[in-house]
Amino acid sequence: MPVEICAGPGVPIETAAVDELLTVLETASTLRDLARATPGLEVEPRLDRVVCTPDFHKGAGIPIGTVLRTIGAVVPQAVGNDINCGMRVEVTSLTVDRLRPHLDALEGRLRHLFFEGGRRIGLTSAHREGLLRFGLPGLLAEGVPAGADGAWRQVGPDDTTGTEGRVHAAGYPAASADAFRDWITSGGGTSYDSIIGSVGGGNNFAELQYVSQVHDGSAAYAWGLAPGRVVLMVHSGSLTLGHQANATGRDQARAAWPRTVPMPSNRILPMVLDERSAAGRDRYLTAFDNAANFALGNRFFLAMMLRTGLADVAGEHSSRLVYDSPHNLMWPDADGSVLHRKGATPAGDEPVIVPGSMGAASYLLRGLGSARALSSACHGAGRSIPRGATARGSDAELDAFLRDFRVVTPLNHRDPVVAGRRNVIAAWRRDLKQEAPWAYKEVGPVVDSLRGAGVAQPVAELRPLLTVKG
Ligand SMILES: Nc1nc2c(ncn2[C@@H]2O[C@H](COP(=O)(O)O)[C@@H](O)[C@H]2O)c(=O)[nH]1
Ligand SMILES: [Mn+2]
Repeated sequence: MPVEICAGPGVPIETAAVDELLTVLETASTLRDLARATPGLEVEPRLDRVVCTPDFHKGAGIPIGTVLRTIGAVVPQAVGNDINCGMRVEVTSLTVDRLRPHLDALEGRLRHLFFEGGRRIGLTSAHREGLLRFGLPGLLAEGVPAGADGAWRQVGPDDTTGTEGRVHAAGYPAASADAFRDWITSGGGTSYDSIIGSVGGGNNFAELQYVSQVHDGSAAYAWGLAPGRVVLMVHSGSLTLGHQANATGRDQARAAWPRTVPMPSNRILPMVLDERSAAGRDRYLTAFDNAANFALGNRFFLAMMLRTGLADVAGEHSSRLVYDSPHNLMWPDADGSVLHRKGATPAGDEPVIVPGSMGAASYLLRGLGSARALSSACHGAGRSIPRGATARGSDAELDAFLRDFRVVTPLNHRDPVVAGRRNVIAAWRRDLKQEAPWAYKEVGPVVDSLRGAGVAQPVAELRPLLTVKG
C-alpha cells in the first residue's frame, strides 16, 4: 500500500511516529480478517493509501498528521476524539499600530470574557438543536436571541449570509441530535451556555495576530489581507461532545466485531460498511456529525469573543471570515472510499491554515489540490518534543518568552497575590512549557515542504500579538 511522508530538509521526523505508523498499517490485515468473516460484502474493505504531512508526530495510537484512505470501512480512531477540531481565521479592519497601545487592557478584558463568565452566550433549545443538526446555518436560522448580550452582539450580516467558499463546510446535516438531548434541553428556555465558547485545553488557542508579510499579493487581496492588519485565529474542536461520539463509535465497532476475528493488537477497530451493522454505525455517524457541527459553532463563538474584546478596548471595527477548516474529520464518498484526516487539513483549491506556536509565525497558504498528497496539508508545525518531556525546558527560556509575548490564561500571573503562591505558579509554568515555542517544529521548513511538494503556496505570514490558552 502506498505511504508517502511529505517533509523536506529541516523537518524532523521522530522514529517513534514512524513506528506508530507501522502499527497503524497492521489494520490492512485486520480488514482482510474482517472481510473473510463478513459474508456478502459488496466492496472488499481495505486500506487504500496513506499520506503523512510535515507536522507528522507521535499520537496516541495513530500519528498526528496522518491521512488515511480506506475502501469499504470507517476507522473512528483515524479521526480521534476531538472530532472536527479545526482552525478559523478572520481579518479585522484594525491595524497592529492602532491595537498595540490597548494590549494591556485587552489582556484583562479577554481573561474576563474567556475565563471569568464574561462570554454570556444565550442559547435556546432550538439554537442548540439547530446547531447540532445543521451546523452554522442551523444555529443562525434561529436568529440572534431577543435582548442578546455578550458574544452574540458581534454577529453581523456578513456572518449569516454569503460565507460560502469561506468555510470548508458550514454544516454536516444529521438526521437527529438525540445523542445530545441532555445538552439541548439543559437550559430550559434561553440560558447562558456553559460549554460553548470554551477554548479547551492543550494546544487549543484563540490568538490575535497581524499580517507581517505578504507572499502572494493577489490571493492576499482577495482574502482581505494587507500588511499590518490584525487577524483572529481560533483553534478548537468539539470538546466533550466529540469524546462522547467517539466512545459511541468504539462501542458500536466492538458490538459488530465478529467472534472469529481476534481483537487487533494495535487496538484500532475499523467498522466494515456492511448491512448487518448499519444501524449501530449510523448511530455513531449521526453523533459524529452532531459533534462536528458543535465544533463549528464553538469556533464561531470563540471568534465573536475575540471580537468583543477588541471592540471593548479599541472601539468599533469590522471582522470578516477568511476561512474555517477542519483537521480531524472523515469524508465518506459515494464510491465506498472514506478519507480520514487526523491532524491534517484539506488543501484543495482553498485557504490552508498552518499555525506555528504562540511564539512563532503562522501561515496562510493556498491549497493546490495535490493528488499525491490526497489534497491534504499539515495543520500546524507539529510537536517536536513530547508533552511529558517539555517540563525539562529551561526556566530562563520561559521567562524570556513571557517578556516578549502575551499569554492570557485563567490564572493572572502578573497579579502579585497569585505570583506569591509558589506551588500554583510552578504548576502554571509547567503547563505553559508544554506549549512553549521550543516544543514545536520550526514552521519555516514545514511551510517550505508544502511549497516544495506542490501541496500549497504561501499567501501571508502572521505574527502573534496575544494568545488565549485554556
Ligand atoms: N499560533 C499558534 N499555534 C499554535 C499554538 N499552540 C499550538 N500551535 C500550533 O497548532 C498546531 C495544532 O495542533 P493540534 O494537534 O493540537 O491540532 C500545532 O501543531 C502547533 O504548530 C498557539 O498557541 N499559537
Ligand atoms: Mn486541533
